[in-house]
Amino acid sequence: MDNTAIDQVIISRRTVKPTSMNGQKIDNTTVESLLQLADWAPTHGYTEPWYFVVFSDDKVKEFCNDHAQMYKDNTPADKYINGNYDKLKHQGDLASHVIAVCMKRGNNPKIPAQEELAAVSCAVENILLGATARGIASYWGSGGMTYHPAMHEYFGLGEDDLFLGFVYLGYTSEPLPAGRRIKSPAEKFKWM
Ligand SMILES: Cc1cc2nc3c(=O)[nH]c(=O)nc-3n(C[C@H](O)[C@H](O)[C@H](O)COP(=O)(O)O)c2cc1C
Repeated sequence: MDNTAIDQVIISRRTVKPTSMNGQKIDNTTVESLLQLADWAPTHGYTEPWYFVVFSDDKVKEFCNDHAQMYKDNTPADKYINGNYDKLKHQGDLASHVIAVCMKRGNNPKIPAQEELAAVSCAVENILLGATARGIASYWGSGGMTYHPAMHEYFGLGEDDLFLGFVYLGYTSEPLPAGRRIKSPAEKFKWM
């Protein structure tokens, strides 16, 4: 049992930027099955704090336009960069689906917010691994306006909720980037 099928999926998952995707569409039913995997993430107290907003087909373009416009509307003139606007506008051009990742805080105050964030991260990893197992490229990105209050508002999030970025899904025709880890295992794992 030293090298199971899931080990291979975990090890081979790689971040593939949307610019390296090829425009091929994923079936909505496949994306739905990834959401079902997300739903099996562990939580403390069955809070199930994930809230995923899925953009598919024309909605991907619409969202990217909105994201770029949000950047334009909320960036002071001296900080505004036209290239950033264009990048956001075209970020989804070669992706199939974009999933906005949100944490909706439950009404159980005994569960600390960091546990809710941890649970959503587990749910996202389930999506990324499920995608990898299906030959789908994925990217969890927190660029653009991710942490701006305007994005929070765009998704109708409450004061205690969090917006955690976007998962871009698609197919790629490029070889996967080589995986690398920088810190030595000894810095990250301590056996007592
Ligand atoms: C919460 C989170 C946010 C991320 N945001 C970005 C991002 O904004 N831009 C980016 O290039 N990569 C982003 N990444 C992807 C990481 O850079 C990527 O996982 C890392 O380079 C390791 O590569 P690998 O996933 O192929 O192992 C993010 C990853 C996580 C978990």
